[in-house]
Amino acid sequence: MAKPKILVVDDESAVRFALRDYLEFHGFAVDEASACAEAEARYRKDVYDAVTLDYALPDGNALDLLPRLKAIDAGVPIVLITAQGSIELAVRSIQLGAEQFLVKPVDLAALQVVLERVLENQRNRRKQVATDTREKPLRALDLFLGESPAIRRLEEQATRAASAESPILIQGDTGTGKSELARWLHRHSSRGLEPLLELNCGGFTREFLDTELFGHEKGAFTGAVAAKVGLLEAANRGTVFLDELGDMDLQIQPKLLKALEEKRFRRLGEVHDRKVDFRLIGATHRNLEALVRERLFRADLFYRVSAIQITVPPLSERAEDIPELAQSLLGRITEEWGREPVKLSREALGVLQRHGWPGNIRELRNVLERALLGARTLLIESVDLDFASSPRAGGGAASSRLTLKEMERFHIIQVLKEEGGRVEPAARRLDIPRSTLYQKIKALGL
Ligand SMILES: Nc1ncnc2c1ncn2[C@@H]1O[C@H](COP(=O)(O)OP(=O)(O)OP(=O)(O)O)[C@@H](O)[C@H]1O
Repeated sequence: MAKPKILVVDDESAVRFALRDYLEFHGFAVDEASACAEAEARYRKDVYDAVTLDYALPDGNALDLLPRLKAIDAGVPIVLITAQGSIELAVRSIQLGAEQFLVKPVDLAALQVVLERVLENQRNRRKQVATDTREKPLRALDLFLGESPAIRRLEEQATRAASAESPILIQGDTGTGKSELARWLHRHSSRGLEPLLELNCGGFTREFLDTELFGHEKGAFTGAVAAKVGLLEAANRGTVFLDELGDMDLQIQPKLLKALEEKRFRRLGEVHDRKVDFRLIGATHRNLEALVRERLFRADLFYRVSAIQITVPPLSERAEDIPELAQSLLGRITEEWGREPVKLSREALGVLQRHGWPGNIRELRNVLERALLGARTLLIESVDLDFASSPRAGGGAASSRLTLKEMERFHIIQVLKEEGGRVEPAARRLDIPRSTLYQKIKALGL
């Protein structure tokens, strides 16, 4: 993981040297500034994890500088260091947004503890935002089960991609596990302990996508009663996963490109740029190159987001993996449902292996769930497998055993299937807003 970067602001070169020497030895990266103007210029240009700020500076004092730094980026913790240990000064600096207040001469070990703590708090805050916007907790799946050449190739590509820093574009048919792979890549990257923020770009209005990604200032538009932190900002030092990237509105695309190229962006209604450091993982089941040709996706953004390309193979290209995958999926489902472990008969495994799986792993999971609902013993036979699109939710014996949540899940699957996977008409039929349906799709792991 990258070292936490600290900006040390102090007019005395001996103090800056001592702080730099100590902090670098203890695993931090350090930049220095000797005055307010220099500190502000550096702070605008670079991404810092924390700042230590001496009170008296040649061109002003910390109480002048603090609000200016906070206006550029309010999320970076600032530790005030001063010879003038008055209570009023401490209170004022905290009111202005300082995280901590230390009195000179600074005990370097104490400063290290303070910095580690503020960095930890900051990380937790970002994770909190990440959890708030994410519907379900991350869970570890073995994404590379099986011995087929296709899955071995995928594991190899993914392992290489995880350790790089460039943006990743994941392509593949619907239901192949692109979103799960994006989470795996984040967890196995140097940013794995930082937040992962996910957003599905499909079906949202331009305005919604804009504020979700970039945030907005209070009063930026009617209804913006409070400022909002966007996904990019909340994911600072972590990863942003944009699903259905091919559906991103053309007018939002240049803003994303700027954030990727210059590592800066602006909240809606804001006059200054904010710095940000994130890794982008995009996924799409559409052919992005074809979208570029049709001028529905910007070529410059395409080249930027596709520095590393991974294509997840469809199940039909790895039929030999299906028995192991099906048994493992069934194990997960029984665990999630609190059921006893169930096995698939040899014959049933053969039937699964011969099926075409246009809906890939998602479809396999649905078939297994339906089989489990109908199963009367702890062995699923081929007759229990139902490849028809309709879940048994129409008042039969199976449906009366469903919980309300399971009923909801099956009804949503049913309507989505009947609408060919298109969220908008499905939401209309279900009589719920499109965004609610997206949330439910995510929450139910569909
Ligand atoms: N290797 C795997 N093992 C078990 N379950 C998996 C695996 N890969 C994907 N799944 C499950 O299959 C379903 C679809 O996966 P996911 O959402 O990642 O696919 P996707 O390719 O992103 O789909 P879409 O293109 O429709 O967005 C999810 O329920 C997911 O948990």
